[in-house]
Amino acid sequence: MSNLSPWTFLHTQLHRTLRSRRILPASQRLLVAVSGGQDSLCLIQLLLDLQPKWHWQIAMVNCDHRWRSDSQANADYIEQLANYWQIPFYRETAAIIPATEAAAREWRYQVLTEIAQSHNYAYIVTGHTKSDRAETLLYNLIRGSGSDGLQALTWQRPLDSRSTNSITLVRPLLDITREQTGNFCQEKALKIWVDSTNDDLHYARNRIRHEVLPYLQTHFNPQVESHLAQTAELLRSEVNYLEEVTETLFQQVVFWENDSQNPLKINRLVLRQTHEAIKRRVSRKVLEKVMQKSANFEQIEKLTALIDAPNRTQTDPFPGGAIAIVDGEWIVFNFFSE
Ligand SMILES: Nc1ncnc2c1ncn2[C@@H]1O[C@H](COP(=O)(O)OP(=O)(O)OP(=O)(O)O)[C@@H](O)[C@H]1O
Repeated sequence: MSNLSPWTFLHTQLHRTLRSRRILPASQRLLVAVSGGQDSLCLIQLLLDLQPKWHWQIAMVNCDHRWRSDSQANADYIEQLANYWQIPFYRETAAIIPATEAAAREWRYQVLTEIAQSHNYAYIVTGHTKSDRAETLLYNLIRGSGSDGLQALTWQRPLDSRSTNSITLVRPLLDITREQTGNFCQEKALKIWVDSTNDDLHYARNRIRHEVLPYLQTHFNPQVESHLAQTAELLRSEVNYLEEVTETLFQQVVFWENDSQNPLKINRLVLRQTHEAIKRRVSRKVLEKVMQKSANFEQIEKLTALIDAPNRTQTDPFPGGAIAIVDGEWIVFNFFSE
């Protein structure tokens, strides 16, 4: 293992991805999230090797959820690597062990964002791969997620957009498979910290990784991982386009002063001329405003049905107490306390 490692195909691939996608501009301060697994170790080594070309200032961060008895030793190991590479290292240990995977993730992103904010890093970089993308797409498909969930893991997304110093989460390895990161670490003699929970089949994600995808590869298509990741990529641009159209229409048809004298109203005559997919998206956006949380399939269908319904048709109360009523060319929301 050395500070800079010899150039490989993965270096070229990442360099090209960064040039064409412009997701990690030159000379920026990068906070690289390192778990000690093969993906994030491959990521940090590649970024360090590319650093002389891009002039970034690179730091590493590890979040210890305290889920495993060796988690502290894991964090110590990553700290040793950071010392060896002579780059800044941040570590945070959970005060209370998070009860679920979702709670662990939420805590982790909160910690990452806080560290990035207080130390002035504009980019948080993670080692999500093409394989993670394929698994996430399958997982979300099974859970009944619409196309928004199937675009699964985007190249970048804003974290904490409320803050003035906005921080972007970047996933530069989405073109690279787990097999490639594993081979890379082996070639570079990078010692991987094996996460024993990755093999625990109680977690749905692990079952998809260890059983469903290998089954699909063997019996349906050896390229299934790449095909699923490509589908996610295509859906990403389609979803972006649909969202742009929805946003423009939303501004034209939805009127809301956010006070009790002027209830939210939607011009259904304009909406009638648009495609079913956009009607649903506008309805979903309206309901998210009205209910202050995500809308489910039935709620979106109920509101969308009012676009063509007879005058005075109304819905049952939505969570939060609002009822939507057809009033001529308008759909009007009346708020009643539950
Ligand atoms: N404990 C950790 N400390 C720092 N970074 C981490 C940690 N766990 C995961 N990461 C970062 O997140 C990436 C994805 O890891 P993993 O697939 O285990 O997380 P996940 O919870 O499934 O992902 P998501 O962030 O999409 O919820 C890693 O490559 C690494 O960059």
